[in-house]
Amino acid sequence: MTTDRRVLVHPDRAALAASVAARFLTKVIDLIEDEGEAHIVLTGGSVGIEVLDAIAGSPARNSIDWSRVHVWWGDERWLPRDDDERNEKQAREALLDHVPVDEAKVHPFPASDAGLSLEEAAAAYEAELRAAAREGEKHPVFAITFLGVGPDGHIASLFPERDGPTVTTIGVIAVHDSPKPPPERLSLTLPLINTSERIWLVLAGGDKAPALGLALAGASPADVPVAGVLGRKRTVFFIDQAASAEVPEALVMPTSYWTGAMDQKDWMPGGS
Ligand SMILES: O=C(O)[C@H](O)[C@@H](O)[C@H](O)[C@H](O)COP(=O)(O)O
Repeated sequence: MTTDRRVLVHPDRAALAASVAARFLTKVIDLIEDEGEAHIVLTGGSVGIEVLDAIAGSPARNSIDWSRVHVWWGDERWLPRDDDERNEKQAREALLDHVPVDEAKVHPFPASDAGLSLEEAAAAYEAELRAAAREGEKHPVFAITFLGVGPDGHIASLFPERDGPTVTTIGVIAVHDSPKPPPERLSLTLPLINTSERIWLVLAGGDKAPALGLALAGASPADVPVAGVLGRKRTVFFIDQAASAEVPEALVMPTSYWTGAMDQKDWMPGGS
């Protein structure tokens, strides 16, 4: 088992999304076979949704027993339930409406028209996590957590120069000052995100290269929140060529991986 971070470079966004989708389907089939279920955390953002589109478009999507998949979100925009900009709505349109998930195992954040304050909504989600946890635990074991990354290095709704990235005492926070609209959001905190067994970051575009380079070079999570991300078993950055401009060579996995010439176990000691 290794907790170091790996970078997989793909020619473009489409190849990135297809590669992550294929890996996701394979991994979730194994997880359900081995553990009977899988708790997955989805992300908002264009690349995260493109990955869900690619999963939905895969002929292998029906190889998963979706009734055993629990779906959570890493963050949510504080908008009415049916707003097109909600991460939940975009995830449902891209994937969840096209596969037989058990709705009781789909856990969206509360919406702004649910009658709760932002703080009450954060507390409610923390309670929902606790209710889904094993005896004595505070939250489920997240098998795979997806994260998009912003040009400023934000992940979920944890932004530089805001309090979010340094919150360590709770798992879910209310955000009132997001520089990315809308300003009000809900987010998991880094300590909770980092309880994930696997964290798969999906980012594309040259505008992400500086933040990614800083994060991999050891920047502070307060300055570059993605620098604070570390899964318990795996942390993999799935990126396109444009986002790789400032990635240390030693962290880039051989391109032969994404041409399929390498078996997964060859590039990730102990598999993924
Ligand atoms: O609610 C959100 O906006 C996301 O959760 C956010 O963290 C997103 O993942 C990044 O901003 C990357 O977005 P792109 O993939 O569109 O660059």
